[in-house]
Amino acid sequence: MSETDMKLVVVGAAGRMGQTLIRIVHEMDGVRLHAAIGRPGSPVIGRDAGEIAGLGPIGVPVTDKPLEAFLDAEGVLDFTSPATSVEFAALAAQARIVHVIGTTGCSADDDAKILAAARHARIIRSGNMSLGVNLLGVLTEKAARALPAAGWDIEILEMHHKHKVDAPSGTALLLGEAAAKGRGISLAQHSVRVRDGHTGARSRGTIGFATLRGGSVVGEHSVILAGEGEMVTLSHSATDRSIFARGAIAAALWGRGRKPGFYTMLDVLGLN
Ligand SMILES: NC(=O)C1=CN([C@@H]2O[C@H](COP(=O)(O)OP(=O)(O)OC[C@H]3O[C@@H](n4cnc5c(N)ncnc54)[C@H](OP(=O)(O)O)[C@@H]3O)[C@@H](O)[C@H]2O)C=CC1
Ligand SMILES: O=C(O)C1=N[C@H](C(=O)O)C[C@H](O)C1
Repeated sequence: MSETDMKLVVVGAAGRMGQTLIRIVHEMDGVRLHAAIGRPGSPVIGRDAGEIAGLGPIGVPVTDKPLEAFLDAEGVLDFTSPATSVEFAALAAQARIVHVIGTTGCSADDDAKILAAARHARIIRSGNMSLGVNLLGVLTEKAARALPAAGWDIEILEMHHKHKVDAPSGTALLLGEAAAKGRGISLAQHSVRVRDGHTGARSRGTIGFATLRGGSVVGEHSVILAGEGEMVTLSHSATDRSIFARGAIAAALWGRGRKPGFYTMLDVLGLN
């Protein structure tokens, strides 16, 4: 451990991503686990964060006092729920620290509140923190620009584990936004998120989404560009949650010393 290590708080410590983050922060140079936060009333409060994450004791008890932890920290890694991330964004703004948000499924109202918190906090947010997916987003934008809507239909397919609560995934929406940007259209006005029954033929220029859920799948995403007699498929497979954790930590380190504002992984990775 060094004096210059960035002091990070992992919120949602008991979750799938929370446990992964605790393990990766513990093993990475340049960062230190300052605190771990659990949901008030959760049985993990008071337990050692390392034990919860399968590391053995590391001397950091899980607490339910986020503001106390944030005021003495430099960054927060947050993969929780929309309401919790909105609440923590306001606390990160109060503490003037870096807030890395991986939580998906936020409403437009949640988005507005997170953006407001970025007046004082340094917020870095993405539906997917991995390098591979962010590169896929760039490739999707290029492909959508190159292949005209008149002959090429865009469909986005995703599959995740059976516990996932939001759909389409944050990544699918990120890829949809990239495709819409390449086409110069608004995703909100052109997306087809559900098909059922007699839907009629596909409308030209729409971007379709299909969602699969099951088992322990970490994250599978494909962007399919379907033309007459040919098809281009761009895809990404996540096999280990550590890719999201490493990306989130890289984002926190990137945000250290930056001005308050709202950033994405494209800024962090220099892909913007
Ligand atoms: N952007 C990215 O790269 C990625 C994003 N995600 C997203 O991250 C989010 C979490 O995913 P995952 O880890 O699988 O989900 P989990 O349900 O496993 O974890 C969420 C955790 O947050 C905790 N939590 C909820 N409210 C609070 C609170 N007020 N204070 C402290 N902790 C709280 C929950 O506690 P409890 O269990 O007690 O309710 C739970 O432990 C999802 O939105 C998912 O889509 C996931 C992977 C990558
Ligand atoms: O809930 C998950 O697990 C994941 N969520 C993110 C999403 O909604 O895209 C990122 C990743 O695919 C895993």
